[in-house]
Amino acid sequence: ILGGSSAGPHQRPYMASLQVDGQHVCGGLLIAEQWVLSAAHCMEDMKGKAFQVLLGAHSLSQPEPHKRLYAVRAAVRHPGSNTETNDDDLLLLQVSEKATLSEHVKILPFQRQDVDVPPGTLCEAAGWGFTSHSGRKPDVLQQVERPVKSREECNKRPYHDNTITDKMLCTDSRKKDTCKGDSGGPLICNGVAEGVVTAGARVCGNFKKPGIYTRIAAYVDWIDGVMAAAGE
Ligand SMILES: CC(C)CC(=O)Nc1cccc(-c2cccc(CN)c2)c1
Repeated sequence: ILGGSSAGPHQRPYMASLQVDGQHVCGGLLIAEQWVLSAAHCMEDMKGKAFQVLLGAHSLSQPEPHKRLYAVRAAVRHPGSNTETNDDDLLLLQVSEKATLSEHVKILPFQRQDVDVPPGTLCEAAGWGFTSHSGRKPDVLQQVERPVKSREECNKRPYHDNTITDKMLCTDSRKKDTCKGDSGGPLICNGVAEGVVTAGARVCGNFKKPGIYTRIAAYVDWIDGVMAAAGE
């Protein structure tokens, strides 16, 4: 997160950190007791290694009573996701057992009505991604408020030039923005998860490349279907 601030401890108890060899790779959000929603691109960094899901964390390094690392029982990428585009950039992770919910670990409701968030709406992104262009990594969860940019505007040059589909949304990226390591985290508008961070143009804080998010409401049937089909 560029240009943001530290979240209050456990102020965002739905936040997940996807980790490989104990290192934060991507964000995620807890959408059911045993399921975390993230971004398909995050799997690219895994290089086939096993990864784990950290819940209940504020600091990545400090011991905290409610922090718990879960193994991943199943990782389901959206069938439309690929390395070339930001399309269908969603990943569902079934953790090894139902998360113990508490004041520090909570499910975040997501938008089920497939209606665009009005341009100008102030939303919040959160994550443990880079806080500077030089790649500084934060220890505690960061957050930033960003206004939604209309798809019409976002699809113009010099912005994203007609690559933003109706299953994506944009936020202004001038100075304050998501960045590497924030992929997979939530965009929250009025207390409801509306988007999942995608890497987009893989640049940060440049007004010419607004932040791109996958619109969760456009994938409700897929999300419900995967969770329903999976066993225990
Ligand atoms: C396999 C992937 C994890 C690699 C990756 O994501 N790289 C990368 C590099 C630079 C910026 C970003 C990035 C992320 C989230 C939001 C944004 C843009 N606001 C950029 C992402």
